[in-house]
Amino acid sequence: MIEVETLRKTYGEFVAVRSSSFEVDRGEIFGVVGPNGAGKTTTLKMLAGLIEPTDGEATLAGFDAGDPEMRSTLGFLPEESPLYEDMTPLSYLRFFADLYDVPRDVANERITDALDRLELEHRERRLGDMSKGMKRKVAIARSLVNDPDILIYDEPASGLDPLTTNYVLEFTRDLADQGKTVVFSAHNLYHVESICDRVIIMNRGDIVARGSVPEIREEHGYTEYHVTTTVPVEGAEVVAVGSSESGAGDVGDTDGSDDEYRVVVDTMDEVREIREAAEAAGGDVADIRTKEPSLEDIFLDLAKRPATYDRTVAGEARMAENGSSEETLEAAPPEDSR
Ligand SMILES: Nc1ncnc2c1ncn2[C@@H]1O[C@H](COP(=O)(O)OP(=O)(O)OP(=O)(O)O)[C@@H](O)[C@H]1O
Repeated sequence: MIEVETLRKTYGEFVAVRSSSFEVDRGEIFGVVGPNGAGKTTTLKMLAGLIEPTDGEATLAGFDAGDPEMRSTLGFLPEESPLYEDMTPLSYLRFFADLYDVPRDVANERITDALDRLELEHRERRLGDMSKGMKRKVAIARSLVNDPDILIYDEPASGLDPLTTNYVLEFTRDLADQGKTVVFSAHNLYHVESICDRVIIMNRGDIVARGSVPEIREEHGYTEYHVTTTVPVEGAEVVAVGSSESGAGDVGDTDGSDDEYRVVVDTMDEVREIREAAEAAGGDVADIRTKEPSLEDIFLDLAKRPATYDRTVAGEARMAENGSSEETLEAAPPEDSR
């Protein structure tokens, strides 16, 4: 449905998106994740045809991004969507339906349906008097007036309370279940993890990880084993204290016989060693739990890694000549150099 091939955007010397390639299937929710300045909005805007790529190409439903025909199949929700404050949701949405030449009766049905599903109340209230969550719902409804096949949502739940956020995310999931293709960016990784089929993680203009969350976890993550023992073993902390003391502390803080101890290790071999050590000390392993890293854990880990390229065009060229990034990394401008 969406094909992106070596898409690149530079602003003068600054490389905002280096060279992104990915595909999005029909009916998929595709997340674009990354820290501030990673290049998410730039990527989404290039897909929506709102900014011209410096190089590479993106096609949506067979149309080049930016092709006027493509716009009829697209719903774009910008990160910030100022609305006409004096209009009501109904007049505002009808206005946009007119821009898309949607017949009045079809538009009315579509608008009512979207607002019902979004549970928007006070449809005759001035937009300027509405809460942030209500306004966001109206902006989402606006992205649907032309019944697009593809939705590009930049931070759809940004700044919303948890209840409204949940609502917006579930609504987005419903849209994908109805066959719409959704590309969305988000900061809150729990949300990405809960609704996206696949994601790309961007950092400093580069895609640093891609796939479904389990795939990313397998490639970039690690599994931790939390092993609880009935006797102290090397590296353990007290986690449950028997009659003699209360509260957690280092081994040796307590002499209670009902105490439990926890060690966190990365491999099954280490788990085996702990079992042997516990048994040798006259105790046993009481419990073993595996802990998968969340997307947030992996994201933080990836985001901490230094860039593998200089974020300036000149720096990239120097790297290509030298085959090294070491000396040029320092030259990258700060993230907020907008
Ligand atoms: N018009 C512009 N001129 C110069 N630099 C720009 C311009 N637009 C974006 N940038 C820079 O490109 C980089 C990527 O910006 P972008 O808005 O895509 O990041 P983002 O991942 O969406 O960040 P955020 O999460 O903060 O919205 C940033 O360093 C930004 O300062």
